[in-house]
Amino acid sequence: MTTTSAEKTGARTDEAADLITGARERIDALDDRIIGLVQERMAVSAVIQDARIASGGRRVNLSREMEVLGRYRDALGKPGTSLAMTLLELCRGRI
Ligand SMILES: C=C(O[C@@H]1C=C(C(=O)O)C=C[C@H]1O)C(=O)O
Repeated sequence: MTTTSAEKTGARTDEAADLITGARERIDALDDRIIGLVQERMAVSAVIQDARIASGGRRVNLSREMEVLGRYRDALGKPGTSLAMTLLELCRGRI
């Protein structure tokens, strides 16, 4: 059985369904870019961590993590802190 665009989008008119379909394509494209940026961030973070560990230091630097958390909180509010914590976990693993 086929799913209509109205069913897929939850819209009640064809006009709204078309708008939502187009906007969802933009969101998918944005998400692809965000995922790519997160992967790039993970790679750069790994370079820093590896260099610090090779020099005899620790993987994690808490004072720097506080700066990162603060930037996201200042820009995005409380959920920004959660987002930054998730990014840090992706980049340096769980602590
Ligand atoms: C990348 C670093 O190493 C670790 C990872 C961080 C990050 O991904 O932002 C921040 C601090 C460190 O715990 C760094 O010190 O800058």
